[in-house]
Amino acid sequence: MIVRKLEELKGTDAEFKAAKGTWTSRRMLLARDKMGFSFHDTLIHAGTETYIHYANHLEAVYCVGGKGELQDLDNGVTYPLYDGVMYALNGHERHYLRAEEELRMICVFNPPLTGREDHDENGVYPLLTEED
Ligand SMILES: CC(=O)NCC[C@H](N)C(=O)O
Repeated sequence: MIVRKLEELKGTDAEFKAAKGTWTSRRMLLARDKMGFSFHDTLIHAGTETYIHYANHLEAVYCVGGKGELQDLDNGVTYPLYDGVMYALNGHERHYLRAEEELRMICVFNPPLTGREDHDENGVYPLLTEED
């Protein structure tokens, strides 16, 4: 069994800040944990906009705090984000995340992230494995 506490991850390499500064992800379970998915507690910082395209991953996201919006660029629909809203990117949809107030998002990735991924200029995470 694995038991981890958010307070223990702070300041370690499991606390990953995006180079663009728009989000900070506390990556609680990673590929090295061999669960088949990774599990993150992510903060999307207030007043930011992030373009994302997970071409190599599936992601489910559950918002548990804050206020913002998700714009799906594939279907043109914008969805409000607040505590209790979940979305699943089951079609590798291109999207924007905008935070009016800091959003707290619980995220699951398949395949699991290794912990070193950041969005490239196209909003994509590379497909890394533990061996990379
Ligand atoms: C919701 C989302 O995709 N945020 C970007 C960061 C991501 N959750 C991560 O932890 O790498």
